[in-house]
Amino acid sequence: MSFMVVNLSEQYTLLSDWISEIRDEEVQKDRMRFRRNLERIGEVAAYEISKTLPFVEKEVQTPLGTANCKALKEQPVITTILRAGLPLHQGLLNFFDKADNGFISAYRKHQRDGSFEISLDYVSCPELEGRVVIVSDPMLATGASLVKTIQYLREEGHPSEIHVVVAIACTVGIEFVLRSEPQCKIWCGAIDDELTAKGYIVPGLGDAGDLAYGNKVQM
Ligand SMILES: O=P(O)(O)OC[C@H]1O[C@H](OP(=O)(O)OP(=O)(O)O)[C@H](O)[C@@H]1O
Ligand SMILES: O=c1cc[nH]c(=O)[nH]1
Ligand SMILES: [Mg+2]
Repeated sequence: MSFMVVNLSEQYTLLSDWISEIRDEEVQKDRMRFRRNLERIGEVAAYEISKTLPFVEKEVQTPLGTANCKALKEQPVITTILRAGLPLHQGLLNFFDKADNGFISAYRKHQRDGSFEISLDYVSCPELEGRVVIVSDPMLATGASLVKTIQYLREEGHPSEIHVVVAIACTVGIEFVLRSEPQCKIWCGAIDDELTAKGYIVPGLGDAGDLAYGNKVQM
């Protein structure tokens, strides 16, 4: 896999434990734990991404003297894809707590024959020109939702860097995103090899949006 892809569960860390919980159909019955685990994955991803961002030196006055400190040079814009992206987004925001935020509704609009297309209906974003943008979505399956979203953000906003944070990615989806958007960097909680004909990741975890928020009716 290219250096533009980071698999955060390659090492033995707590994150791997949270990934195993979000996959586990028994643990999934606890929706609050499912959302909180996605949030924790977002927190770890934020910390890892922060290592790649520019920092400035600054002097901070303490009650006892002056400390030489490092501070994030610029705040990123964190954006997420509704609705399943919300817990991951909250995790990123817990750590990038001064970030600006964007919300995008890119979802699978299903047809009667089982096929689907990506519908991008609603975008609420701050100015993105020259800024670091982090896009989160727990599932990178075919990659169609992310590609549509990134294309929109890049063409409308001209960000300087784009980072993608996902909990579980599928190999073909990663390849599709990097073919369409070769400049972005993808941070994954885990990577699976298989995709069903209906575009579900195997073993994956099922439908992240439903597991976090309950079933929805198809419109
Ligand atoms: O890589 P892709 O093939 O585009 O699939 C991934 C998308 O599918 C899911 O959203 P879904 O349409 O289930 O919407 P939801 O968040 O409302 O559940 C998921 O959260 C991604 O946005
Ligand atoms: O496996 C998948 C694929 C898309 N969306 C999900 O929630 N899960
Ligand atoms: Mg869903």
